[in-house]
Order: sequence, then structure tokens, then C-alpha cells
Amino acid sequence: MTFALDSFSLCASTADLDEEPAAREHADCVEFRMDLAEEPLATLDGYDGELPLLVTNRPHWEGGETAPYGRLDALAAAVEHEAIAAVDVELATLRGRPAGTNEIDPAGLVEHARANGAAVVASVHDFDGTPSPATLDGLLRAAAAAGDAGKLAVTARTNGEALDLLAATHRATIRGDRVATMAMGEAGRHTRAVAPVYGSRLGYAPVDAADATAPGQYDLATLRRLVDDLS
Ligand SMILES: O=C1C[C@@](O)(C(=O)O)C[C@@H](O)[C@@H]1O
Repeated sequence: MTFALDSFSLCASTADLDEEPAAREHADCVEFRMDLAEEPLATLDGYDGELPLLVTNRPHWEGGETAPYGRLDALAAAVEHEAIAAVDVELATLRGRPAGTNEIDPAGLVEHARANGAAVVASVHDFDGTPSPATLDGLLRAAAAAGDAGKLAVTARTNGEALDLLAATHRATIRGDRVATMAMGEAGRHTRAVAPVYGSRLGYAPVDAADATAPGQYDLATLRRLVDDLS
């Protein structure tokens, strides 16, 4: 199963693939947060939903729940499932932040994903703030070059920071970089609806607002409506 990174896709973000039927009405894909799930690989074996999956196995050091060791091997096993359309790998991982000693290396994971028909989303998260415009440009450039799309989630503390992220998204799109952006936190919330207007290719939302996977997310039905209204 695939979804195109050439246009916007809305992912229902969840640790529970049993939510897929409820997500179908509004989502184009499901982000399966393996790091937040109990038995992620067994769960994938049993997946028979309709929506394509983007798998994420976020380590502690980038805001997730997985211990660093073994997580790249788990992603390598995950991409072998037919339902997987894309895999999220942190830019820091792709740049060589140490993984487990006997694990597949990041370049091997990228190759394995692509050989199995899965696109690679190279991701960067800043849970503290929004870097300067020059740094935003550099991160988006690097992430877009490292994967089939580069994703940047920052934390906006002011409207000005949210605007910086939107402007960087616009610049990236104009220069031809395939990016996905969102600002976390209350001040950044509207960017989740507006960034697609400036070229962001991916959005994330929980089916139920109570199960948010990041600060400031809209629920899925709301984000679908907002994005569709603005585009
Ligand atoms: O990287 C992202 C974006 C995100 O952090 C957000 O802000 O919506 C949610 C995460 O689940 C996803 O992996």
C-alpha cells in the first residue's frame, strides 16, 4: 500500500491499530507509533486494515518511548509488511547517532525500506522551541535530502515562532524540497491546518483528542475539515 508524498496526506496517529476503522473516514494513512504500543511487531502481523501505515519507533532522546537498542531492527522488520507505505527515521539517526551494536545501520534501514516499497520520512523534533529561520532552513534542507520527505516538528511559544515555521515551509517548497511541518504547543496549533497551504505533505492527528501523540494536536475529524477548507 502506498500514499503519495507529492501531495498532502493526513495520518491518524495512534499506538492502537484497532482504531483504523474509525480513522478511515477522515485519514489517508495511519501513523503507527510502535514505541507507544505493547507488542508492535505482533500487532503489525495481525493488521488487516485498509489504510496504509507509516511506522514510527521514536527513541527516548527524541521524545518517544523506545529504548534505543533494537529499535532499528524492529523498523526493518516492520517495513517488510505489505501495509507499510513509509517509515519515519530521525535525521539524527540517519546522521549516525549510535544505535545498538548488532543492529542494522541507518543506511541499511533506508535501503531495506525502499527495497520493500516504503518511503523514508527523515524527521526532526524540537520540544523546547523554534530555532532561528536560518536553522529552520538548514534542518529542512538536510531532512529533505536525507529522506523522501523531511519532517520538522518544532515548539512554537509565540505567534512569531509559528510564522517562522510557516515561512520556512514556504521557502522549502519553493526551492523544491519535499517537507512536512508542524508547530507543537498551543501557539503552534493553527500551523497544523495552515502549513499544508505552504506545501507541508503530512499532518498528524489522533482519532480522539484525548489520545494526542504531541502537544497541540487537533482531533482527526477537525484537522481534516480545517485542511480541506483551506486548500
Ligand atoms: O513527528 C510527528 C509529529 C508529531 O510530533 C506532531 O506534532 O503531530 C506527532 C508524532 O506522532 C509524529 O511522529
